[in-house]
Amino acid sequence: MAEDAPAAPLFRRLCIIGIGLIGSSLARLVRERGDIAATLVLHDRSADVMERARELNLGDVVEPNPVRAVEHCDGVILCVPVGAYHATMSVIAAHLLPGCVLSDVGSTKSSVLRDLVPLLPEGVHLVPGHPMAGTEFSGPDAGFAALFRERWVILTPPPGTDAAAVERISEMWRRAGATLEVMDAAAHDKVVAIVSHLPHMIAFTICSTADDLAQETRDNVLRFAASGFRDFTRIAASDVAMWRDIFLNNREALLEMLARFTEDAQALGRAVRWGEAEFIEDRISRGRKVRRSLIEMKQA
Ligand SMILES: NC(=O)c1ccc[n+]([C@@H]2O[C@H](COP(=O)([O-])OP(=O)(O)OC[C@H]3O[C@@H](n4cnc5c(N)ncnc54)[C@H](O)[C@@H]3O)[C@@H](O)[C@H]2O)c1
Ligand SMILES: O=C(O)C(=O)C[C@]1(C(=O)O)C=C[C@@H](O)C=C1
Repeated sequence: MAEDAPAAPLFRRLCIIGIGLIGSSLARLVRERGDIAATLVLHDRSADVMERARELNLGDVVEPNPVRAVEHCDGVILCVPVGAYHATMSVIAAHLLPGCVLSDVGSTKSSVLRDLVPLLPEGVHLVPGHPMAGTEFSGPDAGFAALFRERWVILTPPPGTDAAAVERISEMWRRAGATLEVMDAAAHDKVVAIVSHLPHMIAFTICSTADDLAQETRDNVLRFAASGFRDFTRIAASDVAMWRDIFLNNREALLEMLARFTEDAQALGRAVRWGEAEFIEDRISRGRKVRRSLIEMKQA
């Protein structure tokens, strides 16, 4: 019996800019599957990263010049920290092919529209995206093709975006094994502020507080850290530039969630001060409930 013909590649020539954890994961996937792009071009501003990408054979072409990297491509995906979008787009915009689909993987989405839309050439389709998948590691060695499998990818195309362009990016993520959700950029930024950005802010802060205490008491308090504190340190080990850029580019939503969190933490602190056992029990029970529902969702 004849085997099914392999699906046609979604892109004739796809360029990934930024070959870190996410860019290299996508590159590995493109190379492994063969049905996402016929030719894969990679670019990074770091010569060391590009050298490593060549050693790992992550692309068909590793191009040090960003203009030459995007020329003739029908798909370009930005995988750089969100603070680098405006500068990157200023360099490549005039060289994007009419009909090209421009997408990204950035963790903040209103800032993407702010930084990219004013520079978008006529006929280039912008389909911003955000894979809700990652680790605390960065760089081209940290990536793996299965990173996006069974994870959400949120797309935030501006109103009026070409439906065929949205479908092409959607299909790329489906081939990565992800599930898609479309929402507007402001709604996205609010959701990720609570489920991703605030947790990182808390993790960075708790580690700084523990570190301050260790310096004050000249004691290695960390040697007593069992798994509770350790769980915070995993996400606190994340990349500095990436998280600086996320905090600065989701300012409004993050500060709103921080204010709500601070109020709630103060309410719990007050209950501890006044010995209000019922209030304390209620907060702990809600934590257990959220954990249970997350585990059930994964099983569903
Ligand atoms: N790490 C995660 O868990 C995660 C998850 C989802 C989305 N994201 C988003 O994905 C993007 C990339 O994150 P990552 O974890 O892969 O970071 P990373 O630090 O592993 O890689 C980023 C790469 O971009 C390169 N770069 C920086 N500025 C550049 C520029 N102007 N031109 C070309 N290359 C440039 C760096 O040299 C680096 O190789 C970020 O926007 C981040 O918000 C990250
Ligand atoms: O797993 C981790 O370490 C992550 O931090 C991944 C994580 C998250 O907060 O869930 C981080 C940033 C992204 O934009 C998406 C995913």
